Amino acid sequence: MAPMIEGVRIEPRRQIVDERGKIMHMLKSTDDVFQQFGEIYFSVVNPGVVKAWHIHKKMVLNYAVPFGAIKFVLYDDREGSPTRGVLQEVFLGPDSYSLVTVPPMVWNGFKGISTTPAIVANCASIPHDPDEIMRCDPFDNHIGYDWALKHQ
Ligand SMILES: Cc1cn([C@H]2C[C@H](O)[C@@H](COP(=O)(O)OP(=O)(O)O[C@H]3O[C@H](C)C(=O)[C@H](O)[C@H]3O)O2)c(=O)[nH]c1=O
Repeated sequence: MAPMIEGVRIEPRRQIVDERGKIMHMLKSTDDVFQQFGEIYFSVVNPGVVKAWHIHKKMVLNYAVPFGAIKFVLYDDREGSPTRGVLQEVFLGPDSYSLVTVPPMVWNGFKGISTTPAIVANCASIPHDPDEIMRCDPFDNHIGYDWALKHQ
């Protein structure tokens, strides 16, 4: 099994399909992972684009990808964390439809891997605040992750 970063939760979510379309569940106030409501926003990522790296000092992220597909990558550099140094890759989209909950202070970012733009929904625990986000360059940083497609 792929390594899991302490505090990160990945939970499959239901899709209820009928001939008219479908319902895609995301987050309920009664879910275990729910903490509090801050804001919902949608980040659209174009094919092949990397949106990384960032860390939230306070916000808990709740991500789901209802359209398109992404590779979501997380890196734990938290002092004292039992999974410090672990890197985790998660593929998200309607074909592997899940809610991913990310605690504060975990580096994360994503790459659009579908042929259409992908929509990343974030039901965040606090409203967007640029002062609680730290960023670093996707390709030049201490994490050393290679975002390139590998034809294995
Ligand atoms: C989220 C947000 C962004 N912005 C501005 C700040 C930048 O000038 C521009 C793009 O924001 P950013 O570079 O942060 O976008 P993404 O890389 O798509 O990341 C955003 O969406 C992913 C999913 C995250 O979880 C991030 O926390 C969130 O910042 O919109 C605002 O003015 N208000 C907002 O609520």
